[in-house]
Amino acid sequence: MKIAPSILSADFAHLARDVEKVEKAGADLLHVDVMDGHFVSNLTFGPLVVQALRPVTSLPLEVHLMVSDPAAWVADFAEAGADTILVHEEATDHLYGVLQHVIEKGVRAGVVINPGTPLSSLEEVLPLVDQVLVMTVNPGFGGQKFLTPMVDKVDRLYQLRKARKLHFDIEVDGGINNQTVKAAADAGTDIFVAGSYVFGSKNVGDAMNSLREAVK
Ligand SMILES: O=C(CO)[C@H](O)[C@H](O)COP(=O)(O)O
Ligand SMILES: [Co+2]
Repeated sequence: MKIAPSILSADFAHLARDVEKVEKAGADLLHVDVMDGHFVSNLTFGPLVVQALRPVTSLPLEVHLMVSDPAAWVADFAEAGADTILVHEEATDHLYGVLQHVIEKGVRAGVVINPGTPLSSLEEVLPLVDQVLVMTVNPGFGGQKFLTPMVDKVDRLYQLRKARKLHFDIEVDGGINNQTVKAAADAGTDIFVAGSYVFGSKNVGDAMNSLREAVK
């Protein structure tokens, strides 16, 4: 399993310090929640934050774009140093094209679906992507409760990947803690985003270890 701490729950006044902490404690990648106050009702980071983080960590940076016009931001985040750009299916009428744009920039391409969006809406783009992110909360805020019905969606996505002989990583985001992680793992998740559970703990290493322990 891979763990991707979400810096949404880090201490923004000491962002580099918190990133260093999770890197030393064995995080596999960093999850950057980009919100524009329009696609979701919260406002967070722009490309300058990704650019500032790039030299302070060797962890891969994945950018979760919760913005209304994802196409407008792909180039800036790619140039800022994003390793993966995750685009919401609900944010664009031109999903295939935006993902092509990400790939052309030499960045791993991922697609994201909200809890209410069916897997069928991804049918045509699955062969294109390196990663599929299943939201296990409604996007916008950290610290929300894991939506248990999404476990079945992950399971169906896992079966679909096998049936179509595809190779994308399956990721979950929202409400992941030592109580919820196992169900998602058993359904076939490869990458677990965890924000409040990791950064809200006294010891980020213990928190990540408890996630790894819980799936054993
Ligand atoms: O995309 C997100 C919210 O839209 C965050 O990545 C997610 O909520 C992580 O936070 P937590 O682990 O606290 O639920
Ligand atoms: Co996220």
